[in-house]
Amino acid sequence: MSGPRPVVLSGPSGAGKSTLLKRLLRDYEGVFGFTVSHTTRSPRLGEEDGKDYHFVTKETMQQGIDNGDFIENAEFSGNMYGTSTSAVEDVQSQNLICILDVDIQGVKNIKKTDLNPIYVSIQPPSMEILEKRLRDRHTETEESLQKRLEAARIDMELSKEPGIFDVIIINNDLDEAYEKLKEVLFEEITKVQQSKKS
Ligand SMILES: Nc1ncnc2c1ncn2[C@@H]1O[C@H](COP(=O)(O)OP(=O)(O)OP(=O)(O)O)[C@@H](O)[C@H]1O
Ligand SMILES: Nc1nc2c(ncn2[C@@H]2O[C@H](COP(=O)(O)O)[C@@H](O)[C@H]2O)c(=O)[nH]1
Repeated sequence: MSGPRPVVLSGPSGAGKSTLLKRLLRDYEGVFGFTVSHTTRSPRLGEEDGKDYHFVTKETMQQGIDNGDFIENAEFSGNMYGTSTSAVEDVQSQNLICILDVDIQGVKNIKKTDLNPIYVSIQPPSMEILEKRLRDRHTETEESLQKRLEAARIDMELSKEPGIFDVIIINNDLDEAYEKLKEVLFEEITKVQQSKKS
């Protein structure tokens, strides 16, 4: 049996990607594995190094990029982010569905690789709701919030490009968005569950 297809979750900052993927990881233990990205941004309250991200300096990140350690990398809102080959291999070697949480540049760069994931865009119902979610999350300064909103406008425009995503989910009601996401991933989830039984 070939391994399950990875899943790329993208969409504007604050749309609800982490909330949805954390639910998947909680509800489907032993089915999904999160690819822990590298970033140069500072950890938020409660974030753990090696679990949420590998928090690194710009120098370390640049060295990794120069060494060819990343399948994709991008600058987002003044910080560097990237998915390492080893993060993907770690998950795939356990025959789990690899979930990647990347911005739109990451999506475009992953399309140049042979990863062959299912591309899912999580979109907010409106810019106003997105802004409220980001403000209520209390993770941003006014300056970084404005940068994220600007990136969100670009993301929302680019995501309309035909063929870029396999599915676009509007995350208005969280439970409904989660049900839709599970439907989209049903075939891959079943594949992993069956392989665990045999
Ligand atoms: N459907 C929803 N209704 C109301 N609030 C939501 C919904 N989905 C997510 N949220 C809240 O919105 C905020 C942003 O969600 P989350 O952190 O999951 O977004 P994200 O897309 O992962 O953002 P980032 O890309 O910055 O990591 C969180 O505080 C989360 O609890
Ligand atoms: N291209 C990549 N984008 C990534 C990666 N990891 C996260 N992200 C995206 O960055 C923004 C901001 O994330 P935050 O945790 O600072 O809020 C968000 O859109 C993520 O999807 C990555 O490895 N590569």
